[in-house]
Amino acid sequence: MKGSTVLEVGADGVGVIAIINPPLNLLTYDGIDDNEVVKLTWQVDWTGANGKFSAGFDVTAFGGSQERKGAPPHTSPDLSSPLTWDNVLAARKPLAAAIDGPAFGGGLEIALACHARVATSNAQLGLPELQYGIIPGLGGTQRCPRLVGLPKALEMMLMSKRVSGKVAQSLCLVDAIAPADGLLSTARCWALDILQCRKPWIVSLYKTDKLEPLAEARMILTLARIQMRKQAPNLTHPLVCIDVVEEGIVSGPRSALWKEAEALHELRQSYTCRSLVHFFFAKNGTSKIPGISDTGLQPRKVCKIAILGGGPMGSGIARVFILSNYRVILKEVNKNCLLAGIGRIKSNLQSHVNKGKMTQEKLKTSLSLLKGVLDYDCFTDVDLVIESHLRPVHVMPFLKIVRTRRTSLQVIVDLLDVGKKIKKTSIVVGNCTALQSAGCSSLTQTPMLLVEHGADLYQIDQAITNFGMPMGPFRMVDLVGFGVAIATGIQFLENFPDRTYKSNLISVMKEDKREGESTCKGFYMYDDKHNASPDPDIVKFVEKARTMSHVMVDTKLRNLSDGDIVEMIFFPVVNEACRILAEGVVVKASDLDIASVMSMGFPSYRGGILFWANSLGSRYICSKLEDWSKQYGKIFKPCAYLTECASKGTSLVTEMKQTTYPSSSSRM
Ligand SMILES: CCCCCCCCCCCCC[C@H](O)CC(=O)SCCNC(=O)CCNC(=O)[C@H](O)C(C)(C)COP(=O)(O)OP(=O)(O)OC[C@H]1O[C@@H](n2cnc3c(N)ncnc32)[C@H](O)[C@@H]1OP(=O)(O)O
Repeated sequence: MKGSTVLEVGADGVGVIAIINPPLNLLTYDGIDDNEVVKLTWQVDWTGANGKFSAGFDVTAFGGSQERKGAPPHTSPDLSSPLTWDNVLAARKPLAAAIDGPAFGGGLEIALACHARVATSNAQLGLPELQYGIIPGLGGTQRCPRLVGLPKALEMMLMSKRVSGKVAQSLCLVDAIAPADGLLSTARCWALDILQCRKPWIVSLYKTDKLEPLAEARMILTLARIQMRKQAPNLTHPLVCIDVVEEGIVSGPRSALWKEAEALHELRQSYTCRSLVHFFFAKNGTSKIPGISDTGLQPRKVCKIAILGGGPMGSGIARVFILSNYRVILKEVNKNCLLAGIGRIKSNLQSHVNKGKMTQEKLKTSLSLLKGVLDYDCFTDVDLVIESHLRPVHVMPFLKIVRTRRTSLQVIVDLLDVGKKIKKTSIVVGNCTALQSAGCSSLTQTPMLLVEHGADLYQIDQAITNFGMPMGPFRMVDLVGFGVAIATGIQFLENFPDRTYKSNLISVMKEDKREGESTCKGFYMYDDKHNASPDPDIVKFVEKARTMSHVMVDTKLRNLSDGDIVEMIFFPVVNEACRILAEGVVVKASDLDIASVMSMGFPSYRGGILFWANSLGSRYICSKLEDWSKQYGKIFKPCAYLTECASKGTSLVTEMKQTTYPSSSSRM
């Protein structure tokens, strides 16, 4: 939908420009006519319609992503646009921004370019561009540091940190706070006061008082580069952002505006940008389920939750719900377990208060919602019962709603609403052997096979970590513990015997009383601070397992490149994802991208497992799997769906002809 701006001039002579593009007043290249602003001869207020300033640019304009339905085709930006915009702002008329609701990205940059900003205390302000593989492109890299200082500006841009209107005022990002019903009048008066010299006429682009001296600024920027290289070694755009900020400090803001525009123009066409924009829409799209979310069914009110089990998992779930203002009944089998569970919740919340992440008042309110019980008497009026199990999933940002043929649509709508309220990204999946264990199993089986055939265990972990995973497969097995790895492997072997590699490595290591990190010995050795280091004794376990598996060393696997390792480890995961997609276990391919990122840790800047696979092509992946299946067994055998895509040269993410929602597949 094309955005627009409407100009209304009041009796006080103040023109108000409202950005209108519901629901979020997104900016589009053709939605705002610079000339409209230029021709203004009065002092002006910028605001957003329906209480939302602007959530920033429509990100479909970046990354060459599929145009969203209704979004106008975009043309490549004129690199001088931000400069034109700066000339507009230099025109002799005071501009005051009236900010309510979201002011993100380009939306906030428009406000930063104004001569003053008035916001409501609950407004949300941020420069999240780096989440899309780009950098602020309307002067934010220059104006933000000059308003709030370098450290805070870098934190807002590099960490995509959002701030409330109230916090923004404390940072001098906004000049005043006003209630929503007095926001526009406050901004109008401010514009008039500037015109009549009762308030300073501040051009943020040329402010210098908040900028640190050059030597100190350089030190701050150097530390920021070190942090970004450590935190995101595979990403260049954070470093580009720092370079553009530095250009403004060293060569002046006008010169840096050019550099910012050129950098944005390059970055917005990068694979990283395309992947992150895909991830953004995939994440937003998980709750759009044909036959469920389009039925008009409204979620029922869920107020009271009962949780069976107050162990680390159950108490974690209870904490998530009381923090989201649900009443929670926590049931345990005896008083000691119950007191331990409630104690865990209290100490965790207290630690948040001690770190300043929560007020004492919020802690008190949250705990008042928790009731511990030893029987089922209070269960008669609960709206939702949750049975907690072993694995620590409450900390994950991801909620898997597993439906069966007997699950009503209403229940799914209810759970999707609960998931949104507890700030989880929910995907609805068919009833199958745990989606995650399918991925995790293929992620651990192949490494075991490669090591037993001669590959270096620690090179595999390093290559997978360098690819962007939080850790390598062997380090992950140590973390979750051999017990979980064995249980997942047995589940996979029972369900899919024809494509399971039965390694002896873990069982051989268990004989040596190794269980992973919990026993300070697994595939790695661990010191008392849980720091991992390679264990030279591993070789003897590998040789023993190799003998038991009757496996010969394949010299080719001793000389694998990191790229070979990534392909041999992840192509079987892609294969598994294709099976899950073909069996209708998920509604759409992008749900698997979300699952891979949020439950396996696959790097979001690669778009997710299938988005990444698609960039390599089905033919390439299928041919590699075929070769490996001839050498190392059926674990690599490409599934029918992948083979079909390869034979036709079609995309792996062609939306399957789904039933209206995931089937409960044969993967019971
Ligand atoms: C005035 C002079 C102009 C000169 C023009 C010259 C141009 C020169 C080039 C400069 C380019 C500037 C580049 C700029 O610096 C870059 C940006 O602005 S990047 C975008 C930054 N914004 C964001 O990151 C906001 C992301 N959105 C959110 O965080 C949330 O949507 C929200 C704002 C908190 C609201 O949350 P909710 O109320 O829950 O709503 P939803 O999240 O469900 O969203 C509803 C609907 O909108 C879609 N959507 C949201 N944000 C965007 C977006 N930025 N782009 C595209 N689409 C967006 C979302 O997907 C939902 O869609 P639906 O699922 O309903 O189809």
